[in-house]
Amino acid sequence: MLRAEQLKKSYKEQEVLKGIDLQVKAGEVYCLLGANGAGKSTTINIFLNFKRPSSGKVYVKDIDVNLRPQEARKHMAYIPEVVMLYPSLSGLENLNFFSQLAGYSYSKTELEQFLLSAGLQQGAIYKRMESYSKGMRQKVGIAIAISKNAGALIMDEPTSGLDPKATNEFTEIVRSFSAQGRAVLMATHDLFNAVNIGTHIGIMRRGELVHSLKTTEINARDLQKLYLETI
Ligand SMILES: Nc1ncnc2c1ncn2[C@@H]1O[C@H](COP(=O)(O)OP(=O)(O)OP(=O)(O)O)[C@@H](O)[C@H]1O
Repeated sequence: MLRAEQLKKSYKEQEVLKGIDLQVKAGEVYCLLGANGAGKSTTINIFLNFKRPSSGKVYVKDIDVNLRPQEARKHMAYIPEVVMLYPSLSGLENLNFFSQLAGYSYSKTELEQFLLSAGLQQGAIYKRMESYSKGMRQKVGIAIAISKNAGALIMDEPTSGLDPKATNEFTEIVRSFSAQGRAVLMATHDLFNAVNIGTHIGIMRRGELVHSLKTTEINARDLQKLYLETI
């Protein structure tokens, strides 16, 4: 579903990505770890076509993101660290707006159902988003991803600032998202959550993907050890 091939990115003389190869297949959750500045966000931003690579390719469903960005965008949903939707609109109105932008026209019942399946409480659906917590805003972001029928969900530090209960709810939603055969790529500093939620883990150091492993091969304690030895 998502593939990077020999991805490189340089700013002037600084090479911040040094040939990243990674794949996220349908149903997989790939967690990208690494110290500040390792290149996680740059990798994600190239997948989203927010940044251009200096060389190498990224593909979504075999679509070259740089060559066919409009088509690639249809298959991807992005949830940034801070979900910035329209604060004066309700969760349902935001979802309606963004799903229409993606070319869909849903009934009120269908929109409600997307929000409920993303874990938003019924009572919040018609409230203005300015009153939402970060966890609630993320749920609207996930509902938008579901409504777009996106095969791939890309997230940058989704659990930062979430309390343990919200993190747990988020984990369950991402699990059900991947169980529907969708791919998830996320950058995170949360090692415990990465082992918990991920099917695969990549550890980056200074623009290189130094380790790429399955979460079935490692527990949280060993991952922490490996991480600290790596960075
Ligand atoms: N526009 C830019 N101009 C110059 N250097 C940049 C630019 N954007 C990113 N960088 C550099 O690229 C490197 C990788 O940054 P990136 O944001 O991808 O790291 P990260 O792993 O996501 O870090 P963090 O965990 O802090 O979010 C850093 O050294 C950063 O300073």
